Amino acid sequence: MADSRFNTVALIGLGLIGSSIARAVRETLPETALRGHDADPAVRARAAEIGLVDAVAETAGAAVEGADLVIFCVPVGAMAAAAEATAGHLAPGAVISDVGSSKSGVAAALRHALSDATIVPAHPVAGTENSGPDAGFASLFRGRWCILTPEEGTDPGAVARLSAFWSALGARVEVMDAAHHDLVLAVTSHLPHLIAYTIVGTASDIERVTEGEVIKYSAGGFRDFTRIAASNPTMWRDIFLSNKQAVLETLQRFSEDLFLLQRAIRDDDGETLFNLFTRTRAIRRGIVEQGQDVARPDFGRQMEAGAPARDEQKEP
Ligand SMILES: NC(=O)c1ccc[n+]([C@@H]2O[C@H](COP(=O)([O-])OP(=O)(O)OC[C@H]3O[C@@H](n4cnc5c(N)ncnc54)[C@H](O)[C@@H]3O)[C@@H](O)[C@H]2O)c1
Ligand SMILES: O=C(O)C(=O)C[C@]1(C(=O)O)C=C[C@@H](O)C=C1
Repeated sequence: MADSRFNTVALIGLGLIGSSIARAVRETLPETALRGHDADPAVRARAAEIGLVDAVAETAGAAVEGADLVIFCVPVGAMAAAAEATAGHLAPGAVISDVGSSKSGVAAALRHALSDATIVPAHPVAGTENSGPDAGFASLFRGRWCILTPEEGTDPGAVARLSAFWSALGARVEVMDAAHHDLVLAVTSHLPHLIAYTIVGTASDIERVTEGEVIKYSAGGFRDFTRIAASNPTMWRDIFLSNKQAVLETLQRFSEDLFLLQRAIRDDDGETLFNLFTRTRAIRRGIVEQGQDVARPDFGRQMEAGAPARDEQKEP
């Protein structure tokens, strides 16, 4: 059987995710040639300085020439412009992909810009609150899901090749419909970020609690919210606008549940509170038992430093 590995990978966008892919490719697929481009000249200069890829191109068009895999690693609101900049430069048969956190809108933007291309949208469900080429690390995708959302009729060979690529980077690959992806991620990722942004904003707005106290007493649960609320503003603005429908549906349901809790507290309904908290505790323990508690920001670096593997880490 012919070797289906990609020879040359072009990364458009060299921030957290683009630079993590570059580092992971260097580590796990060292024979793969890497090209890169970023719209920001400072990022291009930094990428060249640290040798992130073999060649940093001045334009997206130049970066993709001859590449058999092109991955757009830009904010979802910039996917259309980034893809348009590569039109007319793609190698015949190249597989086109992306890493956007929402999929329906991004898939449509890629298809509109590159109507004849073989497109396999993807979302590695792994990240941190940090941005830029220095924030990436090779182990980011290890043990994490990467969801592929090819439209019906996509060449199965292209889907299989991209799936093998992400598996080589350590990810667990799942294929699903883009609309389903957007609904699932609205619940598991987008709503939690919205809640974190809200709670940190509310806390700093409450006049009786000074900002100093917010910082001083944020060692507990609030600290986890502040980490999430430090996530990239451009990236998250784009995600909420692009996954509007699913986020609004999820938010409606969440608001109703929040009102029920508000009423339970007002009515001294301890049973309702206790039952919910018992159910959610079991959910958390199930996640830990499945070995999926890898969302800690330092997890990748711990792995690199030879810290205990995930299964050996105990729930505190
Ligand atoms: N950060 C995460 O946790 C995470 C996780 C999974 C997926 N994603 C998705 O990955 C993508 C990139 O996110 P990131 O965290 O790497 O962001 P980042 O800000 O670290 O990097 C994005 C880079 O894209 C560049 N860029 C913007 N517009 C461009 C254009 N038109 N052409 C070329 N370069 C352009 C920026 O200059 C920047 O360097 C987003 O779509 C995001 O939704 C992010
Ligand atoms: O751990 C974090 O910092 C993240 O928020 C990562 C996270 C997530 O919600 O799980 C954020 C957005 C991406 O699309 C994928 C991963």
